[in-house]
Amino acid sequence: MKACIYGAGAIGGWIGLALAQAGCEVSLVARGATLAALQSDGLRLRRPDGSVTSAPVRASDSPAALGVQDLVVIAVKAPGLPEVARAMAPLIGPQTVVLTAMNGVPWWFLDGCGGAARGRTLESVDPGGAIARAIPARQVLGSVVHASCSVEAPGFVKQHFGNRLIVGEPDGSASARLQALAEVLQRGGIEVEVSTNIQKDIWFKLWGNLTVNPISALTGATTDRILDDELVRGFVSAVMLEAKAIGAQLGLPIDQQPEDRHAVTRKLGAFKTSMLQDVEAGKPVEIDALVGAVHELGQITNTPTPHTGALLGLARLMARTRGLY
Ligand SMILES: NC(=O)C1=CN([C@@H]2O[C@H](COP(=O)(O)OP(=O)(O)OC[C@H]3O[C@@H](n4cnc5c(N)ncnc54)[C@H](OP(=O)(O)O)[C@@H]3O)[C@@H](O)[C@H]2O)C=CC1
Ligand SMILES: CC(C)(CO)C(=O)C(=O)O
Repeated sequence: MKACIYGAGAIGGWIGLALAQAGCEVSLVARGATLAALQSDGLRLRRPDGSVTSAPVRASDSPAALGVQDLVVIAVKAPGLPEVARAMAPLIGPQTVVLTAMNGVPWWFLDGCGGAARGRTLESVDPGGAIARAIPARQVLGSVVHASCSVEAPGFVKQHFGNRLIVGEPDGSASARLQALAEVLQRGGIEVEVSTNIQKDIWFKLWGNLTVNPISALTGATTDRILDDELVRGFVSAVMLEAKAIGAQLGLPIDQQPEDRHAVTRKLGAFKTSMLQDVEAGKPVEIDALVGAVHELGQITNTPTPHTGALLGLARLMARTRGLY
């Protein structure tokens, strides 16, 4: 299988290494120091136990040089997606599967939805529908990443904890291509779960980071301190209840209560969210995919979202004043 990773960072490196371990011919679209490191040293991954695995890979800053692929994994931070969508055409043939491995609501989220969401697109994540036009909807598979990784050095990823990926067809079917992808990822050492409702899994993960990520970015606080403050925890719960109500309207029910999820977040300890890390590094933040999309889905489903709106407004303003949005 010819597999290309677009976005050779933490998650792209983790998935790319697994695909290489499974015997795929792996290439990566990368740039700058990452491109140079991949070309000279290959792709490297430090496992949670400290051991290092590496694989020779092909790397280029030109999708045209890599050509049509069987699988393309998109693993960039959400603000980078419009540029990637514009550039990735040379990688996509009629049979290419495109797997999104990103947090938040993807542009194809409403494909196949009924009710008020039928046929709607999400302006917050795909303004003007440019991404949907660039990447054929019938070729997309979704995923939810349950792994924590970071970039130790260009082309060298550190896997901290978690090794799980949920994958699914947007229409919930158990297609042959989905089974084939699950099998190859599993062979590469990732624990794979095949979902019959990937939108529900995406929504459930988002239920946890929709709040703590922007609040940490606004306040500089780690997740433990966010939950220790009764007023802030109450606000977090209020946003989560709005998202739970939206999910119910979209056929994506959440069985838990906010306090159940807080207990899970607590287990992370003094965790610095990815959005806080991005703010500290001066990188664009994933506000639209994590918060803007939820706010827009509230409007589409006629669900009141006063708390989500306040969070979106504040996070956006903070990011704008820092030039990160
Ligand atoms: N890291 C984690 O533990 C987890 C991350 N996620 C999600 O996974 C997604 C990816 O995150 P993560 O891997 O951490 O992000 P990283 O920032 O580590 O990696 C993104 C990579 O994409 C590259 N990139 C962006 N735009 C382009 C472009 N136009 N051409 C070439 N390369 C490009 C970046 O290059 P450059 O450095 O040059 O900008 C970078 O190497 C996000 O949605 C994140 O929220 C989900 C769960 C856990
Ligand atoms: C905080 C965490 C780990 C889960 O809610 C997360 O998703 C992130 O840092 O992006």
